[in-house]
Amino acid sequence: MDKIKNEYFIIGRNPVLEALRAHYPIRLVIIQEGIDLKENILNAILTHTRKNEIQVLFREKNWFDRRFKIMNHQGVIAVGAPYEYKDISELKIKKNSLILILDRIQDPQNLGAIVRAAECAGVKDIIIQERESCEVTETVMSISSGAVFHVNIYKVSNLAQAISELKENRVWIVGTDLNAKDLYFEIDYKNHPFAFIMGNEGDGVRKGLLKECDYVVKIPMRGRVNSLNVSVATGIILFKAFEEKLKNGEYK
Ligand SMILES: C[S@@+](CC[C@H](N)C(=O)[O-])C[C@H]1O[C@@H](n2cnc3c(N)ncnc32)[C@H](O)[C@@H]1O
Repeated sequence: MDKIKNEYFIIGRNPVLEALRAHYPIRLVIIQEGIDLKENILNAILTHTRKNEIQVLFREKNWFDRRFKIMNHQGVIAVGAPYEYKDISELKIKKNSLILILDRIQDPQNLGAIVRAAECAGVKDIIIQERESCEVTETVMSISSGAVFHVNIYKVSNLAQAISELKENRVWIVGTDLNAKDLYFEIDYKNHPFAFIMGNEGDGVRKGLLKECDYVVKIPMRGRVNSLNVSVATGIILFKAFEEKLKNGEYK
């Protein structure tokens, strides 16, 4: 069994289940022979494949280990269509929207962890720049635990332009920078849509983008290391905004 040109392997139990739950186009699911099919996630995967008439094949453990040695395949993979980015014109803004803008994230492990944290905080829309950014790869799908299938990812040629359009639509823009004066918990996140800009692992958010922000914030730190991993910083800031909106009754 091989994938056809441009198809993707979705690797691991949760990523496969989330892809199925999100109705992501999947052609085939492959399960390791001998594993317990009554286990909750597997049972749910099989329910989806039956309902949607998706073919299921069984293969030996060796087959999985040979092909997916470096990934934690957990005895389940799916063969799906290439990841579909959305067009920025489809982005719908609500009063409680939390939007994420990623300024040239390079590492697939980071992108996967960012998407997972963002989706858990209720983010529906993530904007990335076409050039110099990590794409949604099989690693990103797996590390995100399938969260990539529940968010819209927009690839744009110019982040400054996307930010300007969000501002025209009354979205408040929050940049992040290690040298910011404002602290992330000093901002009032209630009653407005917000977009957060997280920066490249090496040189952070570009100065030109920071100039366009309504706020620039930092997470205060006490340790000796100079910065947090970008996925951790994303989780801290997004969950603060989410918490305020939740307490404010913005999610019905
Ligand atoms: C590893 S850091 C970049 C460090 C880079 N040397 C710099 O000077 O910005 C990557 C991204 O994580 C986020 N980040 C990490 N630590 C942060 C902090 N303490 N406050 C705010 N954002 C932080 C920011 O979005 C930053 O651009």
